[in-house]
Amino acid sequence: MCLKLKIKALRGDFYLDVDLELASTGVSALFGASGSGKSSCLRAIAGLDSLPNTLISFNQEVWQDTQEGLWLAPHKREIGYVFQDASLFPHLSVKQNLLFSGQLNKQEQSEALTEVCLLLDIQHLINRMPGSLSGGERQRVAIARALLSKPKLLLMDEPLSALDTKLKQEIIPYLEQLHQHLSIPIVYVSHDIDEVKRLADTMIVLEKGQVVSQTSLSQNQNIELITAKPYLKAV
Ligand SMILES: Nc1ncnc2c1ncn2[C@@H]1O[C@H](COP(=O)(O)OP(=O)(O)OP(=O)(O)O)[C@@H](O)[C@H]1O
Repeated sequence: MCLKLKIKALRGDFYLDVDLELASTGVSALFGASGSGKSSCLRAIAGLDSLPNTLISFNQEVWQDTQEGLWLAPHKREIGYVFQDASLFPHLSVKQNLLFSGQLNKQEQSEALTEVCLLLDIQHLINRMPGSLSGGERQRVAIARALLSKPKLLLMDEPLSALDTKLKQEIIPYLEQLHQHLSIPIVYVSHDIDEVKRLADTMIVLEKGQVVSQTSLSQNQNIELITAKPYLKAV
């Protein structure tokens, strides 16, 4: 059971050439300098972009196979997606934002809401409007919203990059909690090595559209060595 991603696609003058198998548990971090292709991979997994020469499957279900003309629409992939910017609806309360997708019945909704609010410590914010929240609070609500769709896979695209250092430190423990409590796999895009060290089980380094290494961090393998490599100096 895993996420398989095979892409050989030209986007403008950028060539994305990846062949990856990501674990079906834990956090896999896509790490690399700006423009190395991290978001392109994530968007392809989510089905937000349809690239040529692509094969994507998750736990044996094919999401895209360009050779066979197969394409599963994004909403059928059962994915939760957290973007850099929390993207909450400004005219809806936190609770209305959380329940917006409306995929669960009333009973499930109420249980799931209590569960994610506890996990991300946002119970006290439920009646507030997004405009009155701090950046870290907004991002916690966005993560909770993604979880409420009961995804089988959580994709996070630099969820902390819009936050200042203090807010980052405030939210990282919640992400560590997610890691411990969720049974679903998380693909986490970041160009911050400290974030990756704290949160990821596996680090995939991308450089100029190619995978240069895939390392298990759970046994504290050589991360210093990897990050010391010259190609990461620019990150
Ligand atoms: N729709 C597109 N058409 C053409 N080129 C694109 C398109 N989207 C992205 N690219 C190019 O693909 C390359 C990789 O972009 P991508 O956003 O995947 O990188 P990234 O590693 O996520 O960067 P960052 O950390 O800055 O977000 C970049 O050179 C970008 O300009």
